Amino acid sequence: MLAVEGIEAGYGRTRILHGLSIDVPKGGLIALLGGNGTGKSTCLKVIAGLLTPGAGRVTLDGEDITTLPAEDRPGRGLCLVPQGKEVFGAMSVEENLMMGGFHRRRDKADLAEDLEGVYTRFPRLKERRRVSAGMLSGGERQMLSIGRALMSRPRMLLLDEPSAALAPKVVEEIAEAILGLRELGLSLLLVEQNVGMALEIADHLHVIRGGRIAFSRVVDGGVAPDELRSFYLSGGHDDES
Ligand SMILES: Nc1ncnc2c1ncn2[C@@H]1O[C@H](COP(=O)(O)OP(=O)(O)OP(=O)(O)O)[C@@H](O)[C@H]1O
Repeated sequence: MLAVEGIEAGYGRTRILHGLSIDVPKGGLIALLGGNGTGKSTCLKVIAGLLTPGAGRVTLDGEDITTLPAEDRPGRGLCLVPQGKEVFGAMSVEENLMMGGFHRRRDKADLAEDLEGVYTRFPRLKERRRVSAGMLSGGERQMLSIGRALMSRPRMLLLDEPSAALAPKVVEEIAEAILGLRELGLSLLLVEQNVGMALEIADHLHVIRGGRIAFSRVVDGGVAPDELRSFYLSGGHDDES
């Protein structure tokens, strides 16, 4: 579905990613883990088209989208779910959701149907549809961020640390919501710091280190938490780049 091959990227003269490659198969839930500042968000920015790589390529269903403008990617079914704190705080919940369907604005009937679909999935957003997004709790904002992405009718979602700054009980709710997306048939790339959550829901995990994938395991019975822990303790934080 999504293939990221040999990406070199960074900011100005600082290179952060050194030949990073990841595959997300159709319907797969792939977790990308790594310590602070290792380049996880940088990788998502490259895939979402917010940062142009110096080398390497990104393909979606075999089509090269490396230089496709960011705003054209949702129309191809590829959508970034930013952290909940990045919702439009001054706009209502419903206005935020409608922004997610902006590129489909000519299909008003379809948009209304999709809005109902998001409300069915997240009843709390329906209750709060007229409230400013800035007034929502952290968990509700994360649901809004996911709901906004769903309005673009994606096939592939990039989730940027959906558990960040949430209480454990709320993390469980978000994990459930992500599993629900999978049941919809979506392909998912999940960037996380929360190893426990990733182990619980992902089918494959990768750890980024030194700007490339340094550790990869199939989760289903194939990864021992101790093995992962010792990888982190041996320098999972980016001290090689
Ligand atoms: N816009 C930017 N300009 C310059 N440097 C940046 C920029 N964004 C990120 N960086 C740097 O790039 C490196 C990787 O950052 P990135 O946000 O990709 O890490 P991360 O793995 O997502 O970390 P975290 O889990 O803490 O969010 C860091 O050293 C960061 O300071």
